[in-house]
Amino acid sequence: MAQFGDYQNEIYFGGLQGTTPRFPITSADLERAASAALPPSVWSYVAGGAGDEHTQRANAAAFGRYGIVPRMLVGATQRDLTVDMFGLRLPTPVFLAPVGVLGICAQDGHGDLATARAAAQTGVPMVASTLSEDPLESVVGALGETPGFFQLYTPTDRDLAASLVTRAEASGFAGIVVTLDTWITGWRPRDLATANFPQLRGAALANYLSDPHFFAGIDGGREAKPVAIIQHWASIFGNPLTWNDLPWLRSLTELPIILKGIVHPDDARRALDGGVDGIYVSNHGGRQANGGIAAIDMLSDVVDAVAERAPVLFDSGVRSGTDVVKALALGATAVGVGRPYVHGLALGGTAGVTHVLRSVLAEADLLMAVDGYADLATLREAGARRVGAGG
Ligand SMILES: Cc1cc2nc3c(=O)[nH]c(=O)nc-3n(C[C@H](O)[C@H](O)[C@H](O)COP(=O)(O)O)c2cc1C
Ligand SMILES: O=C(O)C(=O)c1ccccc1
Repeated sequence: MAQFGDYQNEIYFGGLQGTTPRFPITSADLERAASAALPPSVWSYVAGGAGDEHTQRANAAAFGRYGIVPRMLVGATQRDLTVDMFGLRLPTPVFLAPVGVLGICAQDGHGDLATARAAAQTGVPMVASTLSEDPLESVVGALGETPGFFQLYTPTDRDLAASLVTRAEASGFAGIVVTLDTWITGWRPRDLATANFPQLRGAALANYLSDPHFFAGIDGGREAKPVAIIQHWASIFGNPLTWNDLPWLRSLTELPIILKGIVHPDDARRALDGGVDGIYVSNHGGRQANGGIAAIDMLSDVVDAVAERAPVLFDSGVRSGTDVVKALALGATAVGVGRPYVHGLALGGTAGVTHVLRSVLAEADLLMAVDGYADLATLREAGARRVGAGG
């Protein structure tokens, strides 16, 4: 059986033969190279967060407070990293977190398709953002056999919201991820300094522009001027959903519904009582609230509150395969990679994203081998030790 750790040998032997594309290996090196490759205003959008970015830094630094305790003489020669969730058998516990406006991070403008192709090559599921430059139907098409989830930014126009969900279901997405923490955007100094809000240039509106319900709300319909179209988008973008809206959301689809942005254990419990199928712990990578708490520090509490009733997805601050293993040990069912794959996309399109995913998976797999954990159940049983240092 092929193991994810085999990527290590591919890199070494490719190096001997001069065939391996030379992408940076560590997340810090990838980040540095991507910052040089992207135009400054695009970089500020990708790299920036809310306020002084304390929470963004805390997300990553907090992983340093957890450790995996190695076990010896186990012979974990074959690792099983498969995950079952929502009736799917997934080859990896890693997924691509939703990232909007990916188009501006790719040379040909089709960053969403490039990312979907990397998902198809690696089997790593993709959560596709509402804010894409390619319509959701073409994104799910590029995924091939690899499962995709559609991330919904719920517009205030309910017909449009319903239409997006119906289209996602009809086109073959396996679930709907409803993002709760971004009905309004946080205070983002880097974007403010460049007066940069990329989607206001229309780079992320393909799902809207391909939807008749969107044009129904605009004077002049499809003939309206671009600025009127963008203003209309801005006026309907964010819906401050409340608990009272859960039955409505539930009524829109038969697909699993996963709520993204849950951090408080009581919210997780209440969401499950309200009929959702999955909990996605995230603080949006510190881009929304600079409130201070690292997402990983809340994961165990949410996992305890969920008490095996549903899968718990996690993102925010994951920079390596080691971080993935720690989040899994703390009880996550699957772990989302965010900014690092955007860096790969900026550096090399599909090949760059594939490299980042294979590197993260290889490191996770090799850590499990070295530390003597042959599967995720054993890892989860062992847990992660809180070590006090870091972040
Ligand atoms: C450039 C960028 C755009 C994002 N766009 C979306 C989005 O459209 N929808 C969403 O739910 N989350 C979005 N996120 C948040 C990610 O899904 C994820 O929560 C975050 O990137 C995790 O933090 P990390 O990348 O620092 O690990 C975005 C993140 C970045 C960096
Ligand atoms: O930048 C983001 O994180 C994001 O999710 C978003 C939200 C609104 C508009 C554009 C991007």
